[in-house]
Amino acid sequence: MFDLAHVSKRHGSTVALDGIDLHVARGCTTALIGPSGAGKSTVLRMLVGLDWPDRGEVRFDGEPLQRQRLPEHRRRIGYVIQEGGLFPHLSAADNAALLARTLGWPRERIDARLAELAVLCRLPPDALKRYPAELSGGQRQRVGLVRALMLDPPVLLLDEPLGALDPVIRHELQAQMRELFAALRKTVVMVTHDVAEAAYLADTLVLLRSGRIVQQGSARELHDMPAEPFVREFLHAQRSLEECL
Ligand SMILES: Nc1ncnc2c1ncn2[C@@H]1O[C@H](COP(=O)(O)OP(=O)(O)OP(=O)(O)O)[C@@H](O)[C@H]1O
Repeated sequence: MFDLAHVSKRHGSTVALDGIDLHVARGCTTALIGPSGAGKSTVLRMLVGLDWPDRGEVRFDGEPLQRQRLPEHRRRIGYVIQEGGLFPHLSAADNAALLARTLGWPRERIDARLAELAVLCRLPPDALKRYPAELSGGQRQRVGLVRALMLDPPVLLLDEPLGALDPVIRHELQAQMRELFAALRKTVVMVTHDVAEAAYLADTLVLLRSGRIVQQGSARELHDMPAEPFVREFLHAQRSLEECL
């Protein structure tokens, strides 16, 4: 669904992406993993058209992204950032309905879609009436998902969607997201710092380091056939409770 061909991006003297080639398959979940500053969020921002390559090309459905067609492109993408990225002065429902209202959806259609998505994302109906500050982190994240799914886009891009949550809620939301991705068959690209979360949710893992792709494959492939010592090092960098006892 997406192709990045020889994509490079610099911010001043910092190389964010260094000539990467990446194919994102339709209907699959891809997780971008790697150390801080590796370029993961930059890849997501390129897919949504918030960042633009200095060199190379981003293609969606075989067509190069064009600046003048970005509004149309963005309507095909649900983009969720940490804590949902909600406007604090709008209720959860108003946050979620913003784009649909701009597109002139009638009120009944918006209300029906919100009710349907609240069930799908397991959000209590009264939570939609509250402001973001009156919701828990997990609920804000669910509202972010509702907002991203509002127009039923074929693509979901998630930047550290569960990063700020406590382990119990995170565990619960991981399971619900996996269910949701399987049911909706969206093309999902997510950034996570958690290798186990990536392995649990994604069909394909893409390990980045210093703006380059070190290895792309299933969790099993990265685990059993690491392309270089760094892959093993990264996969095993998270301490398990057992080794601390
Ligand atoms: N707007 C910007 N201005 C300057 N440098 C930037 C900007 N955006 C990103 N960078 C730099 O580009 C590199 C890649 O950043 P990016 O946010 O893609 O990394 P990341 O892998 O998502 O990191 P993290 O896991 O810490 O979020 C980093 O060195 C970062 O400091």
